[in-house]
Amino acid sequence: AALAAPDTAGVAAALRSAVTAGAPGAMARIDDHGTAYGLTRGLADRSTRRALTTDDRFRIGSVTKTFSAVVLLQLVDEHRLSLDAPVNRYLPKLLPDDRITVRHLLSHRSGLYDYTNDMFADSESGFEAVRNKVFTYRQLVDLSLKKPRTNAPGAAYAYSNTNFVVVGMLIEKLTGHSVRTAYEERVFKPLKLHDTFYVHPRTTIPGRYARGYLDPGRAGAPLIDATAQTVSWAQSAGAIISSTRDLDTFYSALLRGRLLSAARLREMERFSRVDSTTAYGLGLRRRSLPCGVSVYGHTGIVQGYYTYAFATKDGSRSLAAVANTSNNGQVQQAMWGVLDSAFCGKSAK
Ligand SMILES: C[C@@H](NC(=O)[C@@H](C)NC(=O)CCCC[C@H](NC(=O)C[NH3+])C(=O)[O-])C(=O)O
Repeated sequence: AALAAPDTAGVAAALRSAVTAGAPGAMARIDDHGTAYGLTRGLADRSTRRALTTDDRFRIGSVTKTFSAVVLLQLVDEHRLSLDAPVNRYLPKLLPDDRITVRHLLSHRSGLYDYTNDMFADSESGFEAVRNKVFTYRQLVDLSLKKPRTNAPGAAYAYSNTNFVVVGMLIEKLTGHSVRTAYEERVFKPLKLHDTFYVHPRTTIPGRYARGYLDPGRAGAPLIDATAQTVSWAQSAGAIISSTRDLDTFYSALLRGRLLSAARLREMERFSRVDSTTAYGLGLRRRSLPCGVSVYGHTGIVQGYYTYAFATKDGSRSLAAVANTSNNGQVQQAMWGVLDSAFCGKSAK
């Protein structure tokens, strides 16, 4: 059945409520069969009071995980590795259990502990402690291996950034290049994503961008400008920079089969249930909306930025939205309303 037309008034209302809830700015870009709608609210920069625009670049956090999954699945298409092989076949002795497979990493079923749980237990001091740090992949994996695994390999879904750090190690080992080169050659250039960058470990965002503000989580405490950071704590799990336009292009192209073989895209879309509205495939989330429409993409949280990037299964309608704050559950909740209006239309209410 054809989708209801995007409810742009509903999107604008959701952005307004995100700003009311504490985001300096919020924006959304919908691409519906090639027709683009851009909606913005509030500020890109609190000190200059510059207004947010849909041209502003931002840090996309875990939306990076879909980019990393695409690159690794292209390598599967090229027979460079297989999904059900042990990770240790390609990275000898890295993991303490030969039963952990490549597929377990991409579907968050490896059981590898998420080191960010400890790293950001205290949001503000945790961030300040790492914002200028540069980690090796190995150091991040070692942080994880200090803690017990959450489940036996394949036994359960447990979201963990560690999985996509190991994905980055696999990409570098199998291609002989950095993940930056792999992203650029395999995704950014082919899709002409001119606003999309992987600049780790540099802390600056190229060109025009929105500043991001971390909410310290203490009533009355001022927002922290979190824009400048290495994001070395995340790397292939969360360090890509992009724009709403490029994320719309990326998820539409992916779901239209432009980046992977049909067989591999089908693997990516083998979803296991996470909760009543969410399921996870391989680096790809499925979100079931109240109106019965399911959308496919990923969310991202990095200090200063909440990102939402989803599309219909056929890629004909895509949405990318961002609020330039984080650690604020009210803003996070308000932004989900953008998806409802973008994909369910006025019936969303
Ligand atoms: C969940 C999300 N995951 C990601 O995007 C990854 C890259 N981010 C995280 O794991 C959260 C890091 C802490 C953020 C910090 N929170 C705290 O410090 C909480 N104490 C903040 O909100 O800025 C996703 O997959 O959608």
